[in-house]
Amino acid sequence: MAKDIKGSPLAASFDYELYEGDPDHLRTVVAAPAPAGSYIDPASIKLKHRIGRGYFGDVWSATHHQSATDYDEHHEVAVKRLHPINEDQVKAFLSKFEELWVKLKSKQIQGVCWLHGITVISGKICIVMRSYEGSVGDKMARLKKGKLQLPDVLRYGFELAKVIQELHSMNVLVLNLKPTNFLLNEHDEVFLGDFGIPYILLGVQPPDSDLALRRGTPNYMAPEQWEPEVRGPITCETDAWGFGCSIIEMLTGVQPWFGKSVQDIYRSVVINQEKPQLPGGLPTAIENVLNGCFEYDLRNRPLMVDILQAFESSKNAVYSEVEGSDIGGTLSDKSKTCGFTTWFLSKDLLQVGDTIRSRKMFNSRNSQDLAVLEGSVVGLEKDTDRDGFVLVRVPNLRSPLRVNASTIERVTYGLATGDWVRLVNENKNHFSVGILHSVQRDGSVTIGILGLETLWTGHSSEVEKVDPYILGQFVQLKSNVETPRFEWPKKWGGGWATGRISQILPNGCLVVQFPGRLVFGDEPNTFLADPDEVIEVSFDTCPGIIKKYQHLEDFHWCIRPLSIALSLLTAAKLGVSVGKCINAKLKKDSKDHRTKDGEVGGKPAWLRPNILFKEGAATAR
Ligand SMILES: Nc1ncnc2c1ncn2[C@@H]1O[C@H](COP(=O)(O)OP(=O)(O)OP(=O)(O)O)[C@@H](O)[C@H]1O
Repeated sequence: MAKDIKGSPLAASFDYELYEGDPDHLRTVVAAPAPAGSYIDPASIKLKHRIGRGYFGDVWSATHHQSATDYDEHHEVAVKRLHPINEDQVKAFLSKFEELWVKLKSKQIQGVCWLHGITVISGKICIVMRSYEGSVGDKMARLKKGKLQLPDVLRYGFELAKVIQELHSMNVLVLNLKPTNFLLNEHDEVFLGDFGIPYILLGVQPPDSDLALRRGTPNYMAPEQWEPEVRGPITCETDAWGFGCSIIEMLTGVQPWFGKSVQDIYRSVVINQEKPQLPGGLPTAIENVLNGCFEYDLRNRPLMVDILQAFESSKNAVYSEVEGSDIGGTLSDKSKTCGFTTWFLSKDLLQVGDTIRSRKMFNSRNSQDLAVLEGSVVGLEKDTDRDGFVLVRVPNLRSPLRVNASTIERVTYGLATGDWVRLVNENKNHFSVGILHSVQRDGSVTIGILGLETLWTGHSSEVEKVDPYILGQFVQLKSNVETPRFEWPKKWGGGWATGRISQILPNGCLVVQFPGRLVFGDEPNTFLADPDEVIEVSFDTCPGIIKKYQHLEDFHWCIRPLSIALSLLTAAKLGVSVGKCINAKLKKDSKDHRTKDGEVGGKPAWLRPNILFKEGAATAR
């Protein structure tokens, strides 16, 4: 997969280019769409010069000419001209943009870059927006060390988190959070630019294969954003990663993964599961929430509302900078309960009347200390804190139990978050087994499914529970799978190898290691697997002693040479002891049967070798 990722040079954002085309004869390649609120006549836009260039296109300074019988005006605007997309997809893009535009205008969200509309110039989609003073990225570039003061970062962070949360509540994801997309007006107020473009582009096939990866800007991309249909889904928590990266950059003046190629960033973030480093000395709430933003499993990351809370509570915090200090990862790891972060647990707060069961460890079948199969919440000590205690009534127990809320989970229509489910009506476009991300009390569910870039949404009646896969489980390809979806290694003697699940991605995609294979050098030994294509292998399911032994070989590649060595040793030892026994027996017999003059059994013990040989040969014949 990594080999498909190609670098793409990112030009400096301060490029200056004059528009050379004839603005009066702009070509519109698609038939103008049905008049829609957001569509602007391309003839009314005059591009002047380019002011920036990014992953999704370039930004131009332009004028927008508007006239009617009683007015004739020219406005200064900024135009984001996107890279070309396939002609047949332009219409789809325009209508998706129109949807977004209507949503934004109806909600009148403050804090997003003001959009005038959209048009198509020379075959390229152009988003026409208000012209701002510049971006946070520009401001940082002007500063000596390239970094902002904590109060500014906290103020920008708070304002941005507020607007991103509003967009999330409308099911709009940003997916391209970074300082150059945070625009500033003349009063140093921050506005979110470029929102929604990567989200609208999801599923749109670009003509250039290099553009296939433009689901964000590599330095700011969450692990699932690189291959959403394989390692996804992309959710609101994907923006938490980009937000965290932007805050770090504003604080340190250094872009995350600075100086690394796209390929190297992919390896660091996706394969090696590394996290950007936080600077030391931050207010605790900010440090905690930023650590949470870099959880590999998106379900363990905070929501924008958590981020907002942390920034609000730290508004007046004092920053004691500790250069080069590294606290990355430690806090969030400590704050985990059985593999779940507090951010995960706070996404679903219990209510009186909820049906519950003991929470299993993350990706495991084991419950924590107490196994309550079913109970109902009859009282809450604190309803806002996942660390609080709740009173649970359990069948056959007279008094309610007092349990920690983090050790139990809500069950609605027989389903709980994290359950493995199958869609009852199979869909040809994607696979049908996945992991439940949420089940609401009204029965609506969201599911992460391999092959889907975003969450599947539906009703609990459309899904059924299936056996879960767990970490450490051995799996094999099903016998009817001839060409697996992902590469699957073979054993030495042919036949598919058996592997062990080392990680389960939020869409149910399995990361499988093959400890039974001996690999050399850089040869990969970890592969992805579609949960629908594999079955569990265990000693219980292996029929017969030979199959059981073969399964033993899956545990480590050295089992086979070791068992061969052992059997040779045993055989050799057996041979020696059998030899010794025979010798001893022969000696004993010879003693018993020895007669006078050295005769054995009536034969002379000193027969010449050639005579013995002849006898042996005669016997053999
Ligand atoms: N509406 C605007 N008004 C004024 N300047 C803008 C506006 N939008 C963008 N810019 C300028 O253009 C620069 C580059 O913006 P652009 O969005 O093209 O770059 P990027 O964010 O690096 O890339 P991309 O968003 O394509 O990934 C910004 O840093 C800012 O200086």
